Amino acid sequence: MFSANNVTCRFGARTAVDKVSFTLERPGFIGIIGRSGAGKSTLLRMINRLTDATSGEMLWEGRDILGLKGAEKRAWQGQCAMIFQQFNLVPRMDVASNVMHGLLNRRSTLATMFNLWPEADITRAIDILDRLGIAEQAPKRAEALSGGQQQRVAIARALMQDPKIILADEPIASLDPMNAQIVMDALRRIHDEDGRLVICNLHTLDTARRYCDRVIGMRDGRIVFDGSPEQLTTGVARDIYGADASFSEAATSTSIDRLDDAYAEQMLT
Ligand SMILES: Nc1ncnc2c1ncn2[C@@H]1O[C@H](COP(=O)(O)OP(=O)(O)OP(=O)(O)O)[C@@H](O)[C@H]1O
Repeated sequence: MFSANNVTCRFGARTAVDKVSFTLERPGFIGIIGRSGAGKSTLLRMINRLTDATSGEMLWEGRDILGLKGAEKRAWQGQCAMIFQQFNLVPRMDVASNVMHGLLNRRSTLATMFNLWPEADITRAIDILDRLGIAEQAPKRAEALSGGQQQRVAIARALMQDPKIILADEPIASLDPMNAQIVMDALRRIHDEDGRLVICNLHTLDTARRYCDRVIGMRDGRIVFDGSPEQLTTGVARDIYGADASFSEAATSTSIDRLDDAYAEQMLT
């Protein structure tokens, strides 16, 4: 259903993504891991055409999405919703309107300017918020919500588009462990219940192992691992992160216990 073939992205002399190839036969829950600068964000941004690839092809159901232009490109972007680390909500706008902004591409500018939402859209937005356990927050300003709640609003906005693919770029990097778990549970449920493909950039190994069906490891723009969570051993992780023998898994963990362990380890050495 999806394949990337020798996809490269260069920014001047820097190669952010270097001849990346992988194939997805069915809509899975895919994690992309790697240290900062490995090319994870650039890869996601090329999939939904926020960043142009320098060369290569990406096929979705046989069609090269890298060549799409104008209305076809916008239609594709409607099919793959993006979720960001910093939520990207309109802070002073109410939660329900933020969710309905997921439909922006499909509405007239005038209707958007006057905040005129059809009843059916409002009902749908509330239903989606309800599914994510935050329907009672609908009238509040987005800025009044906790980080975890704001990220769920961002997921609701993505779902409003009814996308085939959800691209999540470090969706839990700004959250505490408890909220991180709530957000990852929500993403996993969306995949399980709706059958949407989820591709999620993660910086913690334990999260990748716990939630993903398949993990892709990137280093210096290249794919250096592509396998199941079980195959993601400490040795493999060390290669992906380019670390030496002192590499501590705990340092890439979201769990409070593991972070405490890492801290204790540091204090002892
Ligand atoms: N718009 C840009 N212009 C120039 N260089 C860029 C641009 N975007 C990314 N890069 C560079 O490309 C490389 C890959 O960046 P990218 O953000 O994709 O990595 P990442 O794995 O997502 O890291 P992080 O987790 O820190 O975001 C980095 O060296 C980065 O500096």
